[in-house]
Amino acid sequence: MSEVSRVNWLFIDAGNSCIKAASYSAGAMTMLGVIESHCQLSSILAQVDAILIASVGQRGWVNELKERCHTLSVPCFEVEVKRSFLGIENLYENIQQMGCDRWLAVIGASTLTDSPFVIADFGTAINVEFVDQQRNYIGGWIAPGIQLLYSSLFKGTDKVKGQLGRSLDLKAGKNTQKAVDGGCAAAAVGILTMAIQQAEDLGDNPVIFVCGGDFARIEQLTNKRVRHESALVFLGMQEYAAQIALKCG
Ligand SMILES: Nc1ncnc2c1ncn2[C@@H]1O[C@H](COP(=O)(O)OP(=O)(O)OP(=O)(O)O)[C@@H](O)[C@H]1O
Ligand SMILES: CC(C)(CO)[C@@H](O)C(=O)NCCC(=O)O
Ligand SMILES: [K+]
Repeated sequence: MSEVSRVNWLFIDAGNSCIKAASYSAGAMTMLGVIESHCQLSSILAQVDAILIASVGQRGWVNELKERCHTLSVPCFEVEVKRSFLGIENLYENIQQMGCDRWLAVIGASTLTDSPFVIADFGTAINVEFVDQQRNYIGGWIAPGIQLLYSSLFKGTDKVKGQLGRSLDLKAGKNTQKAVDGGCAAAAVGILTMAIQQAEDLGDNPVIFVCGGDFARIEQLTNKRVRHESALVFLGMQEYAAQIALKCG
């Protein structure tokens, strides 16, 4: 066993609507779910050797966590998007601009297939990533997530009102609620459909990965050929952490 596997890592995914955590040690990852309180975090911190943070939001919270780690002498690292990592070439114009959660999902997915692939992530935003046969990350799409589609629609109109349900369908709506459900479902499924269409240009037999908290709402409306991998960001963090451990070891 190498040094790498002896570290008890805490992975933090600080997003726009919530903060998620996972622990990783001896090659095994455990999902810790959404971090709701400081108290919950304190008990987790007591059990880890090092922390890896991926942040696209929650800057104040992340800075506080880094200060606490400093006080506790727990090494704390933040994910940075790289130009090249594990054989994936990143063609984003300015890598500093790219959300590290997107980059980590690409890295995570790259460990699951040698084929070209697409990732459609139905989270706060719906973001889509494209990797071609030559292992180039050629860029992607960022669109409003399902929750944002609803809230921006309600905000921008007087008479359109409703609530986001657990499962959506594409039937023609005969009332406002059902019309909104169908419209927003069509927007989300439409992005996936277009992504699958674009994937044909990436190379042979592209894999279509899907993830994100809102995927369940449209799952029954999508082709079963998509591959649901809910932990791509954390899988990417596993690879990122292994590189840090190698450098430090
Ligand atoms: N347990 C759950 N069941 C159903 N929907 C959920 C659940 N948890 C989250 N969601 C939905 O998932 C969406 C957020 O998805 P996810 O957690 O994948 O987001 P993300 O892209 O990681 O965003 P963030 O930047 O906030 O971390 C929310 O809009 C919410 O509607
Ligand atoms: C697109 C989101 C919001 C997805 O979480 C995040 O990756 C982000 O804030 N990205 C920054 C912009 C970019 O990736 O180009
Ligand atoms: K997302």
